Amino acid sequence: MHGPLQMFIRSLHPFLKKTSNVCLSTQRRRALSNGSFVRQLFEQTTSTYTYIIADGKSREAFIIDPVITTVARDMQIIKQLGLTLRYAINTHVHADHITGSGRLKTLLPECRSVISKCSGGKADIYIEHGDEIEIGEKNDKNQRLVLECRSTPGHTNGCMTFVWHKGASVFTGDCLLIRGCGRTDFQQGSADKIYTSIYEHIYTLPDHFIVYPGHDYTGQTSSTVAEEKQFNSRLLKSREDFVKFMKELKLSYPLQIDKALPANLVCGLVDP
Ligand SMILES: N[C@@H](CCC(=O)N[C@@H](CSS)C(=O)NCC(=O)O)C(=O)O
Ligand SMILES: [Fe+2]
Repeated sequence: MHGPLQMFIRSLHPFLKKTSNVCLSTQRRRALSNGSFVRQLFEQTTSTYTYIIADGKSREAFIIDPVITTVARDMQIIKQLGLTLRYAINTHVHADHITGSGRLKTLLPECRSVISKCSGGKADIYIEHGDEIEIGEKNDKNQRLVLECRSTPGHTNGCMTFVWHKGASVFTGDCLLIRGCGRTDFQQGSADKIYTSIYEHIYTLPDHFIVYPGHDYTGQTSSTVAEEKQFNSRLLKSREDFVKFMKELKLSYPLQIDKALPANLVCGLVDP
């Protein structure tokens, strides 16, 4: 791409000059040109992001971190866009809201719930580091939409991050947040572990990959690996200073924690 359009894009993201080819990497353009897409959805009470990732050709889809109170909205989008929801994935056992994955499964019998093996949560499919979850045309491996599962403990022990390589996107749950990270003061949280998870399994992705977090409390929607490496002040600290900082964070407990944790251990299948 040359000319005024490129100059315009670069003027919006000056720091991306370093990584050139940035937002329009060839792979991502190809993935999106067959109609595949990510739809980011917001739940206002707990500032939670839900993602629908759909394969353009087969119209099969994943949903990541659905919330029980917004299942009706998500169902409407799935229906309107003619999608077949194959997997409802939770990045971890949430403490702040009840997952919508159990409710979605009762409404869409072809949908199976997914969570990490070591999360302690109940699901149809248990994943581990290195597993891949796929949707799309069964007869053509190259056309499949694949999410790589990366174990990124620290916020909880069972936290997973999902990488859509062809879409140059990473879904980080409550591990890496925009200019922040998940708290580490309950659910087997560990500041030391989250620091390792981010440096080894997220910051090692290409700079232009889009970071889609599990929450945002400041009105931001997405970031990139390059941006977070440059501007995430928590992670710019030494490991020792980061651990100290997280210990002193002293956030109040999520308002819904007492009902959310037990419900999410059984896929949210209780009345909200
Ligand atoms: N006030 C919210 C809870 C906010 C909170 O604790 N967020 C978590 C992710 S949800 S488990 C977190 O890790 N925050 C990190 C941060 O730095 O804010 C509520 O009551 O729901
Ligand atoms: Fe969380």
